[in-house]
Amino acid sequence: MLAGPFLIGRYRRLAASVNAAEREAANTGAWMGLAGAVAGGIASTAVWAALLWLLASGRISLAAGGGAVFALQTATGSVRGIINGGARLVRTGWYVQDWQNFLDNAHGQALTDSRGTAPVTAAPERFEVRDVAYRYDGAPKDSLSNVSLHVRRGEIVALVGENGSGKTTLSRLLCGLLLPTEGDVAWDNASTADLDPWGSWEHVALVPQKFTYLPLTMRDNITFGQGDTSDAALLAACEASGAAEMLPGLRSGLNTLLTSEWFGGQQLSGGQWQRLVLTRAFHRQAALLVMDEPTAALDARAEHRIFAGLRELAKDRAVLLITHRLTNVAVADRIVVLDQGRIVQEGTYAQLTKQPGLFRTLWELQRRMSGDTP
Ligand SMILES: Nc1ncnc2c1ncn2[C@@H]1O[C@H](COP(=O)(O)OP(=O)(O)OP(=O)(O)O)[C@@H](O)[C@H]1O
Repeated sequence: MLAGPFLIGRYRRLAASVNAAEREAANTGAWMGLAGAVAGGIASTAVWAALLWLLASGRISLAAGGGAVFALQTATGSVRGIINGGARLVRTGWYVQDWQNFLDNAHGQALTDSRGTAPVTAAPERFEVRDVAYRYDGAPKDSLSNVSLHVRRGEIVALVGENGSGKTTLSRLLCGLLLPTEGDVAWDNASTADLDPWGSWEHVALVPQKFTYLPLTMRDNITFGQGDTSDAALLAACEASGAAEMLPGLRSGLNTLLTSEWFGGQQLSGGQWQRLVLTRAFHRQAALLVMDEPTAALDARAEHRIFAGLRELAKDRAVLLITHRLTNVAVADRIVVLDQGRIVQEGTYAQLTKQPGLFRTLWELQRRMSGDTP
């Protein structure tokens, strides 16, 4: 089945259930209205009959009867007003409750871990994860167990492993985006739990696996959250990422708006966006550079440029590289292999390609697929 008919079918099913719920609510409302009207009618008839009987039997005077009619009409209007007001209040209460639920949910998305306030006064030299375990909220099991790893400035550490083995989670812990459930993450011996998170993140540049497309100019997209900067620094970062090659094709160079929905804007391809995201990370002079699948959308030449330039970038940065392309990790000083949330191997490329283990198994598979081995 094609996606169009599938979505229309799904929409029809949902619309039918919404319609059924609305019909039921309208029915219930109509029956309740009818019951109220009947009860109200019986009560009014009884009151008016009683009044007439009192008048007819001379138990009350005509003046008192007129006063009673006036009082009844006023009271009926007031009671109707009170009932309608009450119903409106209940309906508004439901909306307010929905809004409150939305706000509570939004609040739940914010940083909820208890965080410290200690400032990070100098760019850290060493980033370390010590015996950590991590379990996501509501998850049935730990995503990481007993993991220890360190990376210092000037060093490239590669993190490899199969899907779901915990690489991204570990990188988030190292950046201080998450705090461990057990164990500690330390930047120069200061625990990330004690550090002011916003101050810490100034020292981190992250190339995430999934990146956001910002409908801003190329310049703003690169310097996003980094303040004003010189064109020379911007262009150097563009050179390192390969984004410089895109500039001649952009109508207003760095000032081109990167969305085709607005006048004068231009849209980038997936790989061009990835170059831009790399530029943003390279441009930030951060002590820790984390790259999570940084070349997944790049062509071969662009990918080669990134890995060939990585050593230069790592001169003054600690680099954590996550990738599934195992030949690329030859550039790393150390390779850490994760399997189901645990470190199962650690070593250099030369060591891991020789010794039996998960790394060599995956590496051989990739080589076979690319026709490097018979
Ligand atoms: N936000 C989350 N909430 C709950 N569980 C999560 C969340 N993110 C990841 N996980 C779980 O944690 C485990 C590790 O996920 P992680 O994204 O760290 O793996 P990965 O090695 O980076 O995978 P991949 O190679 O596919 O990117 C997985 O079992 C995943 O289901």
